[in-house]
Amino acid sequence: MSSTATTPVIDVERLNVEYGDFHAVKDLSFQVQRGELYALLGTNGAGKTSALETVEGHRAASSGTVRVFGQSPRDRAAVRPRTGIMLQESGFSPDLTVAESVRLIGRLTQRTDRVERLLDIVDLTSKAGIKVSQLSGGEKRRLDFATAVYGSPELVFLDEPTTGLDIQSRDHLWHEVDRLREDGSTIVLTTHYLEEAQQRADRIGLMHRGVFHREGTVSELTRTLPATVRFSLPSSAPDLPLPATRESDGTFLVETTSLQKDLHVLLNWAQDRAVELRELQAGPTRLDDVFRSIGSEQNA
Ligand SMILES: Nc1ncnc2c1ncn2[C@@H]1O[C@H](COP(=O)(O)OP(=O)(O)OP(=O)(O)O)[C@@H](O)[C@H]1O
Repeated sequence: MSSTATTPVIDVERLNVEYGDFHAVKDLSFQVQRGELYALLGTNGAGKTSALETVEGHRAASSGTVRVFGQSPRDRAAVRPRTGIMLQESGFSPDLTVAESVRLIGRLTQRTDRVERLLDIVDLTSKAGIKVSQLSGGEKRRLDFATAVYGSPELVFLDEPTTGLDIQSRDHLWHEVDRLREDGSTIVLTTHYLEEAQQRADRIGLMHRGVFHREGTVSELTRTLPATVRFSLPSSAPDLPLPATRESDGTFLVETTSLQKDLHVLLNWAQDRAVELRELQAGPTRLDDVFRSIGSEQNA
C-alpha cells in the first residue's frame, strides 16, 4: 500500500486548547481515515468547536500536533482547496446575493462546480438573486451547506448542519452527503441530534470536559450498556423466567446484554403459560443512553 493510501486524512495528537487559565481541550488524540464519516459529539462546552476550529485551521493549538492531508491546517494554501467547511455561524457578506456568495466560494477554494446544481440541492434556485441578509435562518443554513460542498471537496466539516432545518431540507442535505461519500469524500460531523450520528457515523468521538469519554463505532459504544425489555403483567402471572426489576408504575424492566436470546426466553415463557405481555417494548441501547451515562459516571 502506498503511504497516501494509509495516511489518515486527519491526524490529531495530544491536542490542547487553552483560553487563558481555562483548559478547553485536554490531550485529545484521534484520526479520521479517508472516506469515513466521523462524528465528534459531546455535552455542551465539551470542547468540540475548539477542537474542530483547530483542525479547520481557524485556531492555533496551545500544544500538540494537527495534520490534515499530512500538512498543517494553518497552511491554508495547501489544505483549503481540498476542504469544505460549514460553520455553526455563517460568515457571508449580507450585501452579496445568494448566487454571488456561492460563486465567491468557488474563487476562494479554487474548485469548480455549477452554481445552479448547488442551489437546486438546497432548494434556493428561486432565491438566487436576493441578498443573503433577506434569507430566513433555515435558508442561510442551507446556503452554508451549499458553499461547504461546492466542488465536492475531499474533506467536509459539518458543524451542526441540520440545526433549524425542516425535515425535507435535512433529507436533501443527507442525500448530498451520501453522494459525496460515494465519491470517497471524508466527512467530519458535529451534531446534538444523536439519531443522525447513530444512523450515519462510521465512528464517534464522545467528548466531555475536554477529553474523549469514549471513542468507537456505534456498536462499540452502545455495547457497553445493556439493552432493555419493558412490559407489564396481569397480577395472576407466574414467576418470571428472567431477573427483572419493578418500576414505580408497575412495569417490569429486564436489562440484558443478549437481547435476542432473552427476548426469546420471555416470549416462549409467555406463550407456554398463555400470559399476555402488555405494552411490550424491546430495544437495543441507543446513543442517548450512552450520553446519559456520562452524567451518572461523573456523579458516581
Ligand atoms: N474564546 C474563549 N475564551 C474563553 N473560553 C472559551 C472560549 N471559547 C470557548 N470557551 C470555553 O471552552 C469550553 C469549550 O467550548 P466549545 O465551544 O469548544 O464547546 P462545544 O463542545 O463546542 O460546546 P457546545 O456543544 O455547547 O457548542 C466552554 O466551556 C467555553 O465556555
